[in-house]
Amino acid sequence: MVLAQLGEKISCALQKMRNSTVVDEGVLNECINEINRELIIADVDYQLLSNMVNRIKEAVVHRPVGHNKRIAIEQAVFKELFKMLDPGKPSFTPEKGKTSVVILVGLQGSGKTTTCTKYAYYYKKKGFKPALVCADTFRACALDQLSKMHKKPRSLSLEGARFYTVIDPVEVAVEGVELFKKETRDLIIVDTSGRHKQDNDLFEELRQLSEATKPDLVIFVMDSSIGKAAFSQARAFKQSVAVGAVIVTKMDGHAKGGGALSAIAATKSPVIFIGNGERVDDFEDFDVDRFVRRLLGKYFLFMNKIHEVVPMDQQSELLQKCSKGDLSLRMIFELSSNMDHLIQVFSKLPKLVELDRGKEGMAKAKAMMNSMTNEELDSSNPVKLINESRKKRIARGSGCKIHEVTKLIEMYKELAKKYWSLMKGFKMPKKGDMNALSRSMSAQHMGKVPPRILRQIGSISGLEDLMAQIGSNSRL
Ligand SMILES: Nc1nc2c(ncn2[C@@H]2O[C@H](COP(=O)(O)OP(=O)(O)OP(=O)(O)O)[C@@H](O)[C@H]2O)c(=O)[nH]1
Repeated sequence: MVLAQLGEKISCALQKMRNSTVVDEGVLNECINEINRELIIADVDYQLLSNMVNRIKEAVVHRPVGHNKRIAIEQAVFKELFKMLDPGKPSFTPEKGKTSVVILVGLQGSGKTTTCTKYAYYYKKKGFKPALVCADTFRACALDQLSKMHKKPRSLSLEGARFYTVIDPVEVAVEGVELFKKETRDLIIVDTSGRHKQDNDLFEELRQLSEATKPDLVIFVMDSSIGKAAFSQARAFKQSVAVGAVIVTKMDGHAKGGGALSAIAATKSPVIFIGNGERVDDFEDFDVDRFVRRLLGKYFLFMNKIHEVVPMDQQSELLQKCSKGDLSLRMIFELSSNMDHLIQVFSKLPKLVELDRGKEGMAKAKAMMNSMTNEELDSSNPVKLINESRKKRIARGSGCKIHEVTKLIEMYKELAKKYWSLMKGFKMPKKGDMNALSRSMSAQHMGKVPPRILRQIGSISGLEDLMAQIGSNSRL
């Protein structure tokens, strides 16, 4: 599934650029083109991509002289991907015991009816009392399909869900919703007939249906194989009804999935679920954060922490700083510009926090790093580069003592050693499908540590001990 591998490809393109000794225009263009190519292969809309590429180029070109272009391009790429993946507002989520009306809309055959049942089943498992209204009067067998799905072996627990249908779709929807409200059903799901962006009458009907039922959420159901047409189709729906979320279906097939990114952009709504099979439980929740963490690969340990402790609107900047490759002095330097977050993010990791024993320690560390060369700052092995004579030079340049430079280097050494040993264990599934990825990511999301690392360190408490140990060992 290409969507799951996209992040890896993008990371590869950035890594190639990182490995170049000089980042000139050619290297920059090559990196941008490679990312562009990967996104095109994944079926992301051309226009969307061309705007994105222009913004990345602008961000790099307009960088003041002397700024690191490599960092600028990485920041711009991640900023744009975040923007593309995260519409910035969470979707409405039904609350148990409180009536919610949810309408599913989409193209013919996109999987609406199937998804209605999956959605109902998902919430039924969470203790909701769902009800399904079949306003798909266009297709004679839709009600039949909706009501029969619970007879399939895997959908038995939909038993108790109710079904309602008559002829006029708007009437069906209104009456059905009213009926189920009286029954105090807390999740009323309305299935609608499929329509194409040229079906003006059907779109008008959909608008009326939405106006009459006043849904809490309109979900655009999108077949993942739709490819590049996703953007214009999604936009047509958004123009008629207030689409607030996207569900991408048929991810179990060979679809490239990039259309999902386009649909997010067109509707400015998040993807909330993925359908990956015909059975009622072939349904996974989709978390943009998880996907973004996937993009940033091995840094997810930081990501988890960042997501826990850093306010949403400030996460992106911090994540970009964490995503630069091996731990370099520059990374520490840049991260430390936001000490509040850094302290929290690293609270259980090596105690970089110790740097901030009063603002003075931090200011000294920064002064020392300011006196280092770019090579020393970006190296993944600065210890080798900073010999005694360089230490003297750095001390003189920063107004610090030589032993303070030595302490900074020692701190870095300790930190890097533990950082690398921890990161080594956290390998993402390379080729797996979205299922494997999702399972792996949700385990991590729940604070679990992959078995391989657990075996290395003994247990979760072993990990905590290790971190505490690291903390007590690193002092500046
Ligand atoms: N493999 C796979 N098939 C799916 C998935 N979701 C739906 N389908 C299949 O796609 C076909 C169309 O699904 P429906 O639920 O009938 O689609 P619809 O959007 O309600 O169709 P219309 O009412 O005609 O617009 C059916 O054969 C479903 O079994 C999925 O996630 N994976």
